[in-house]
Amino acid sequence: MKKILLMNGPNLNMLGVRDPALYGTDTLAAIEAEFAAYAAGRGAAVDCFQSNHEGALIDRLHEAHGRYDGIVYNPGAHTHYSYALHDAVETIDVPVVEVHLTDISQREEFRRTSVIAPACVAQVKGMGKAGYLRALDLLLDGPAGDAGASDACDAAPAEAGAPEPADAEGGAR
Ligand SMILES: O=C1C[C@@](O)(C(=O)O)C[C@@H](O)[C@@H]1O
Repeated sequence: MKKILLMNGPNLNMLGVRDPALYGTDTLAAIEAEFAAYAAGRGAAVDCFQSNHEGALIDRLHEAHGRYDGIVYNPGAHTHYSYALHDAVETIDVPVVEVHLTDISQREEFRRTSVIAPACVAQVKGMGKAGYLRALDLLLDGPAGDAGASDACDAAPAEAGAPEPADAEGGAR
């Protein structure tokens, strides 16, 4: 059975409370449960980890080395500045797909850059919570198994996503 780690960074423990119009009404616990159930249906086991602390996230990535088949990771605001997390993702032998609930390319200037994405195999953005499931599909199937994200596992991280967070399935490039 494949082993997948679902990781979420700072402030994502506040999903459900934090700007629901932008991030949705689901709690992180609900998203994790849905993700684990979806993964189980696909024959994969899931561990979940969330932290608001950069060092704890780095430690968890290091611990994942050699122990997981893939990581689905929403780095939250660390996305935009944490070279330490970039380096941790780059260091380990586990493929990481970066996920964002929102379409960071359509938001404030400071959100448009991901310093972590270059170390990831793909980036999924703007699909709301469905983006986590798409990221899992990309890890399990590669791009060929995921219509609509056909270039998502190129050597350079590619992007998959729809403009509206609430639009779970439509509009993926
Ligand atoms: O915390 C978050 C959430 C986020 O990663 C997203 O899922 O859309 C986007 C980030 O810019 C933000 O800081």
